[in-house]
Amino acid sequence: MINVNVVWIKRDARTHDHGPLRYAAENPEQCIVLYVYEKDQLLQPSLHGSHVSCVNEGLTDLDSRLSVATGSHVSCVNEDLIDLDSRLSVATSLVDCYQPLRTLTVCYSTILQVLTMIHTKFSIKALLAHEETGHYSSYQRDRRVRAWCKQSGIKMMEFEQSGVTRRLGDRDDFSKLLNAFMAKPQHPPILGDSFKDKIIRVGLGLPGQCESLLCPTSLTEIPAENSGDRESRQVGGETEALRTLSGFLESRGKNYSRGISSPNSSWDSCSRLSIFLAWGHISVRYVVQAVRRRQAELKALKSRGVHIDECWGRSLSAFQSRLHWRSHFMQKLESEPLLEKKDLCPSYQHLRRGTGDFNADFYEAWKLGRTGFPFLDACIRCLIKHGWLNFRMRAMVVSFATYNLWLDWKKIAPHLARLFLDFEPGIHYPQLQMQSGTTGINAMRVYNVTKQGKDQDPRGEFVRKFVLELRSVKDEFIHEPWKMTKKDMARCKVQVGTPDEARTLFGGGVVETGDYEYYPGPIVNEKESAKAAKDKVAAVRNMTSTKREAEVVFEKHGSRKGTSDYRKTKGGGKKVKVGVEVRAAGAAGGEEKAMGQKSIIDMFAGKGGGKKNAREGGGEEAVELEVDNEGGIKTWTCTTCTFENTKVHAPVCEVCCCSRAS
Ligand SMILES: Cc1cc2nc3c(=O)[nH]c(=O)nc-3n(C[C@H](O)[C@H](O)[C@H](O)COP(=O)(O)OP(=O)(O)OC[C@H]3O[C@@H](n4cnc5c(N)ncnc54)[C@H](O)[C@@H]3O)c2cc1C
Repeated sequence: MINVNVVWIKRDARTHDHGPLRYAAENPEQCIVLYVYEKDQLLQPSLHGSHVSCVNEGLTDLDSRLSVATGSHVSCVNEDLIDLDSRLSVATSLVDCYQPLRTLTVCYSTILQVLTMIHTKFSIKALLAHEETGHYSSYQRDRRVRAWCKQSGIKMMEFEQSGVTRRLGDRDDFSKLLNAFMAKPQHPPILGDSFKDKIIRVGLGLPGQCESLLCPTSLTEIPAENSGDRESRQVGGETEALRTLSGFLESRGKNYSRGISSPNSSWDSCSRLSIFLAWGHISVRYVVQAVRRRQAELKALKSRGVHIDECWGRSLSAFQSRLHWRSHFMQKLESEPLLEKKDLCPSYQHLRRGTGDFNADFYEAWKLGRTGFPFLDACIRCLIKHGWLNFRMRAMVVSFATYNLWLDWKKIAPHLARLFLDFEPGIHYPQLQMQSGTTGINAMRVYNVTKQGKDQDPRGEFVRKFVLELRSVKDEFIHEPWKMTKKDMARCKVQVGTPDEARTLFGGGVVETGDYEYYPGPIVNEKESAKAAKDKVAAVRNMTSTKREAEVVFEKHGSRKGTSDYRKTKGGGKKVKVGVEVRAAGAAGGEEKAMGQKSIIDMFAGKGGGKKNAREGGGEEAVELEVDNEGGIKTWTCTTCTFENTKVHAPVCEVCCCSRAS
């Protein structure tokens, strides 16, 4: 039987700085470059057709790079493409993703079924992949793959790519390790000629094997309403990634620092690299090292007397710190794989989850950008159309949902994930929790959307671009159209709704406005709703037990940099006992017994505790998980705190200890 290495492509379709491909290229065995549309992973509610299309673009680019002659793609690195808007068109017009594949082996199945079949036809010597910090389900899948490899005598090699450290006990050494990773030489790029003869494409016969990539609408796991594409979005793929980076470092990046806050200027001033980083079309180390080279180049030019705009220095260091944040946030999910499902600080677990807390009408209005707050609605509609928004506005969108509308972050998470073309679980969930105030270690951030609108979009350009109903409203009312008199409304032919009409609309009704445009009135009183929410969050925050829990969270997840957000309450790793107070905070019905004296460190790190990471070797490893016939994990959702429990026979919820029957 022929020995082969299998390179398993996940979020890493690229030829630069690719450890698994490089390893395969340097070893004598032939190689299968495999991508699987994984039926179990496609079930994630966070998935959107635009994600699949973007992945397809990355795979198409990789397929072509691996099959063409050496160096033919390199020229694009030097192209200066500043006009980002011109490239924001739906990919299919630019990239034909549905041509027969030349180098990649692609299947629509589960990874284990595919690997098992490959192993019957060939002898797999090594399975090569990148480490992934993804959803809990991908973490479980990776464990199953590792177990299968071990059982089958196959070497599994996982390469670092995002600067997170596995088995990191606390944050003390995080930055040191991250800096060392970023400074390491990259894996040399894979050039078609040197590698393509080594690649074998398995003949038909693998489970669900496809001749070409699959259109998202043909993946039946994705509900039809989520399988479409965005009207106009960035195109994925390594070629685009390298161009975008080049354009940013050559020109756009100069304005980064002063341009990131407004949704108008951030469009060009931000790097716009997030989609490529998220889907692995470029590596974060590649970007970090390119920035360092550019900094050195600018410094050298300056020392030779060339005038260099001083914005460059500030902008490139601000950009570098964002790249550092990327790994910082991803490390949180790496160290705490359940962060997608439960609040980092357990005291907040019951907040926004009481009876009557979830208002479905508010959720619908927020989801569609029909809240009656123009700037907020414009942000949501921008996401619906383009799949991208700058950081400040994303934070505001979450703050409005979780404070003003008092919606649970877990309820809004899947919709936002689908809207973000750059959906990255390791940034998404920690950010959602941070913006909704449930981490215990971050300052409470409540954005006033009307003020943000006036500050960041003073002339209402952004609002008019996305809330077309308001395009003829005067500047003075653009962020507060409800302040218009009847006369003002008549002048611009816009009718702004009343609360009664808003209720009609919630019921699916229509408001007759004749030849007037209709725009809803504000669905909540902005100031009052924010105040009520802040009071509720502050009440939990001020409890002694919450503060103690926050120390534990800080120990494991807090940045060691001296920012004001992170309270330096490091408690020397002491175990903190929690009991009655936490139960009272949770108002979970007074069953104090099961929570008992369990230590929070035990709860977070699992039975192993100490320096072990929950992903690897900690308590999570010790838990026996039950799986259903499809290989999915059986779970039950707690009706009190909504935590998805994986211990199927446990009589009480793992987090709030409420009885399963209640
Ligand atoms: C609730 C919420 C959810 C978010 N979800 C995601 C997500 O799923 N995927 C994602 O890539 N970003 C996410 N972000 C972070 C940020 O908004 C985006 O990274 C940024 O807007 C992407 O645009 P850019 O590449 O032009 O960013 P730039 O400002 O040019 O930054 C460069 C890179 O640094 C990283 N970065 C920037 N800001 C942050 C941050 N605050 N935290 C962590 N990393 C950062 C990203 O990888 C980004 O691509 C989220 C922010 C919030 C508030």
